[in-house]
Amino acid sequence: MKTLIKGGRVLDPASKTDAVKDVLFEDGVILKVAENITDDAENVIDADGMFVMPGLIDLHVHFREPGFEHKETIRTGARAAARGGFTTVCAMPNTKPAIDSVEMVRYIIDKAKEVTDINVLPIAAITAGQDGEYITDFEKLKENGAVAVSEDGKSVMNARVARQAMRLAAEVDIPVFAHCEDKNLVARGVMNAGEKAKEMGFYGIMNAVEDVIVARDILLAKNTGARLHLCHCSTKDSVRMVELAKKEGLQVTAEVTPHHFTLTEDAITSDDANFKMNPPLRKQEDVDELKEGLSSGIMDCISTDHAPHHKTEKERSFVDAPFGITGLETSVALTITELVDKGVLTPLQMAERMSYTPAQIIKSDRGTLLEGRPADITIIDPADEYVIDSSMFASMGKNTPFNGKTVKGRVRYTIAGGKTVYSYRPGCECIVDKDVPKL
Ligand SMILES: NC(=O)N[C@@H](CC(=O)O)C(=O)O
Ligand SMILES: [Zn+2]
Ligand SMILES: [Zn+2]
Repeated sequence: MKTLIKGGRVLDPASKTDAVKDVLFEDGVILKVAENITDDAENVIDADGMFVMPGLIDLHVHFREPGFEHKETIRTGARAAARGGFTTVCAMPNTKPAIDSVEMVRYIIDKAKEVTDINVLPIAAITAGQDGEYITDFEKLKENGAVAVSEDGKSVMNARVARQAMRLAAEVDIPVFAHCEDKNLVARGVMNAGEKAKEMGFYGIMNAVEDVIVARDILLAKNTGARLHLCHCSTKDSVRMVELAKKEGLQVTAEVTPHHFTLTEDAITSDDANFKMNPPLRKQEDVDELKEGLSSGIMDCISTDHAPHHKTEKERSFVDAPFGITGLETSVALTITELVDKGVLTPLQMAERMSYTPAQIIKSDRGTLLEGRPADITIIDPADEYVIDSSMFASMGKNTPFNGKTVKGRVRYTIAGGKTVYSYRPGCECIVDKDVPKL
């Protein structure tokens, strides 16, 4: 069956396309992108006034399966991804057990194939059980489908182990996704260190907690030739160090989350754990630098760090609740509201930061609308204004600081491998699961 997307603003960084065009696809493959395509198509989507982008790619999500299915499953996480416009997500290994073996990598891949049409790609642990000691078999993990290795949730604190891991990762050319947090320096901190933390009566997390590991890991990447991707950068000095690393020609990339470019610590006005995440919300000067970095391209991509937790866990006090917020279903709107509408990113740069560049980082052939590539397409209405309602989330995690926020930018269609996995029109929202039989 042929599908024709008519008259949308096609944004394809690979070909530097930003123009009103039509997109034709069939059998999960893009056939043609051109003006006024006249081919007969069984299915026509009117995309007038919409952004038509390569399917969004999120390099950093937590789907909690196996082990924490009360927070999220691969199935519910994939539904949230579809609703958020994502056709590919990379799942972090901090599950129980951790994704530290070929069996577990296969488990994620097989389970994802069973429950969703979007691509759920596993990231494997750097060390067995994420215990920081015994390095996993990167070659086998990569052969079996792991797209990166990461200890996300914590840093590999032993520099000797971290260096050895980067050396081995360089050897098999798998990227290292680094969560940068000095365990000793963070102590018992729960929010950004400073006046605000004092006022709230909470222990603080200094910028240095992140910065010292960013510095160490960049130096270790230089030492080993590893491809290093810095997760959820939150400080101004992280941006400066990434800039320096790039100037030196190192293979260093970095991501920023929507919450870190949208909010500062000042958003925390009560003991509400929906504002508790790692790294914490920082100061305006950090946010400004992160935005500047996204605009210039020093910061390569936007990742959500989708970290769902159960309602009862997030109802605890700021001190006791777990770190993390959900992100898949608010990322597009926050990016349009905070970056595109404010002139920080052009729509084409948005497609670059949310799809094309993430694809490059994991060496995927997706992230583009070039002819012959998989028909992963996201259609967004950039003008639709609405209020975020977390009760509508497909994710099991309703833990967001953005509930009730007025935003602009709504996902209208998510098409993965030629199949519409999500569609929206006023009054009618539809997520199509893999295993729902056709009526
Ligand atoms: N970001 C968070 O606050 N939490 C993440 C772990 C992580 O990304 O470091 C989680 O798994 O809940
Ligand atoms: Zn992390
Ligand atoms: Zn994470």
